Amino acid sequence: MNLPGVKVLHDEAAIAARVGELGTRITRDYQGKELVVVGVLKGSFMFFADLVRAIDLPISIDFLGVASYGGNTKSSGVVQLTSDLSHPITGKHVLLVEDIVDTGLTMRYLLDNLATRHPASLAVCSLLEKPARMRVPIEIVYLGFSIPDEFVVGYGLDHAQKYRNLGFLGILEGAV
Ligand SMILES: O=P(O)(O)OC[C@H]1O[C@H](OP(=O)(O)OP(=O)(O)O)[C@H](O)[C@@H]1O
Ligand code: HPA
Ligand SMILES: [Mg+2]
Repeated sequence: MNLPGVKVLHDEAAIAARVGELGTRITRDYQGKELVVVGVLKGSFMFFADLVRAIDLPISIDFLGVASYGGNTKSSGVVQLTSDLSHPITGKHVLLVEDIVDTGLTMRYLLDNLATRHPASLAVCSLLEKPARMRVPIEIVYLGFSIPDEFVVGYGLDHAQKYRNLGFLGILEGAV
């Protein structure tokens, strides 16, 4: 799909190559461990679907829903849990999968929330990070790409709920 106002940042081939590398590392690091891969909806849905297929382990999957951007390109600063995990994670190794760590507020909220449930370990895999906007430090163990201070859409990421179905990552021109 070619859209006016959206400039390609990473195309489908570049994303697939990076996702494959992340899957290989995760497969190696979690050998012999009971791993639950948790997708943060909605933004992570496409990355999550590709990533779990690149992990060669008998994993479980679960989802959390959060929202804080609404129709804006700036975080409201208030993170709302819109849906919770369907199973307990106590004693399990948990890998949280996000599309983007921007200010870091969503991830900080989720890490604090999930830590109270006493998982065996808790690590973050994010397709993107935006260092220029980071307000709270987050350790991203598995990172796809570090991106410039632009509002990005596609491959799951939205602006006002649109663009999620693009297969590539694009910059929404004029948004920042
Ligand atoms: O680091 P932050 O500044 O907190 O931003 C990152 C979060 O914002 C987006 O979610 P959003 O609230 O837009 O919900 P969505 O996943 O449904 O698009 C994105 O998917 C991350 O969850
Ligand atoms: O750059 C972004 N694009 C889409 N959603 C987002 N949520 C935080 N940052 C972004
Ligand atoms: Mg969003």
